[in-house]
Amino acid sequence: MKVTKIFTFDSAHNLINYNGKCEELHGHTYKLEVTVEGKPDGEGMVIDFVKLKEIVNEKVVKKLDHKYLNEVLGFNTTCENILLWIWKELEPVFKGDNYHLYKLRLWETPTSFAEITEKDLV
Ligand SMILES: Nc1nc2c(c(=O)[nH]1)N=C([C@H](O)[C@H](O)COP(=O)(O)OP(=O)(O)OP(=O)(O)O)CN2
Ligand SMILES: [Zn+2]
Repeated sequence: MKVTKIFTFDSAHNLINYNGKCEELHGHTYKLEVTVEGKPDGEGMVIDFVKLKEIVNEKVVKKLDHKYLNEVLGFNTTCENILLWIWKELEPVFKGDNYHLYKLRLWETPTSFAEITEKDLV
């Protein structure tokens, strides 16, 4: 079974070596969907949504919200690269006895998103 929680954070960035409007400093309200897969435990939960929220806020949202992403991350801040960074932050901490990180989806605008699952990284 899969459970998903949704987060938002507001960040500034600009693309490097890019010929277009996104080379200029601008901001997005990013939307992050975090999906964890596993078997419901004795209490009927794959993972407690409260615990999921605490982990993602600590490992991702606090580090990126109201920040200049180029400075925090130190690489070209495409949606794809940000998503890879988030996966590396979260994958090690979502390793429970009965669950693991399954999928992330990062919306950069209401019409553009990148998505990654464990299968993309093998
Ligand atoms: N593959 C990628 N392409 C682009 C990225 C990216 O991260 N990966 N990023 C950008 C820019 O950062 C830009 O902010 C997003 O561009 P765009 O989708 O054109 O944004 P709009 O707000 O204009 O979206 P509309 O919904 O189409 O109005 C560019 N490309
Ligand atoms: Zn952008």
